[in-house]
Amino acid sequence: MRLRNKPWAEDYLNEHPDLVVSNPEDYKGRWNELFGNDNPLHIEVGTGKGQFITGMAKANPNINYIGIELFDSVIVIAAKKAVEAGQPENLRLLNVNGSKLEEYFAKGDVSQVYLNFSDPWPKTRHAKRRLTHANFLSLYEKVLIDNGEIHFKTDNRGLFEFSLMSLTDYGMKLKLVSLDLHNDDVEDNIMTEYEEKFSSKGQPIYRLEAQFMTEK
Ligand SMILES: C[S@@+](CC[C@H](N)C(=O)[O-])C[C@H]1O[C@@H](n2cnc3c(N)ncnc32)[C@H](O)[C@@H]1O
Repeated sequence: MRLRNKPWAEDYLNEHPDLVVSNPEDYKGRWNELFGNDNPLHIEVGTGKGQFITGMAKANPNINYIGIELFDSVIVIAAKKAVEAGQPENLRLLNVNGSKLEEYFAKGDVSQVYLNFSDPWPKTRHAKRRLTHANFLSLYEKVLIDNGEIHFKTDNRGLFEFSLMSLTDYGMKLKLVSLDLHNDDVEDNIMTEYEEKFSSKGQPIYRLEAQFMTEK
């Protein structure tokens, strides 16, 4: 199901089929054909206005990127940003629900998943909606390569603590944990729109990298 309920957004997205893929289910298991190469594919679930995914695509031409965003009114901003940035060939956008990843990606299609400033869903009864809940981790594992990774940034301490527990309970290996990304010695950090907003208010940014431990 596409959440395209704003005609102006739908029109813009339809005008850019080479950027916004309207039939992602057709590429399940063969995204390399769409990109025309066998480079690794990194996806961001909850791309928002697209600054991160466009910046990453420009900085890393040997990696393919797909930004996934639920709302057409938001992804249209990401699409405009990508066009203004010269529309990198290694970037595509999907206006779909990240909870349906399996419909669009086969096992091993994806090398890395980015989650940036995901909605925190602070109420306990909404915990299953958090993108680092075990149900979502199981979904990511189904589309990732063996020993694939999740890279996660947030300003929300509660969500970060929940995520540390959720990922380790799932059996993932934490490879990096930062409690203050912008004051750590990290190179090549590309900021998201939310990251700029929160860090400009002096809030620390939390970041982790975690790896699925695929048994052989
Ligand atoms: C708080 S915003 C952060 C946006 C961006 N990553 C940033 O850091 O600036 C979260 C975004 O995730 C999107 N989102 C939430 N749940 C999603 C899902 N299940 N599938 C796709 N996008 C989702 C929301 O629509 C929203 O645009």
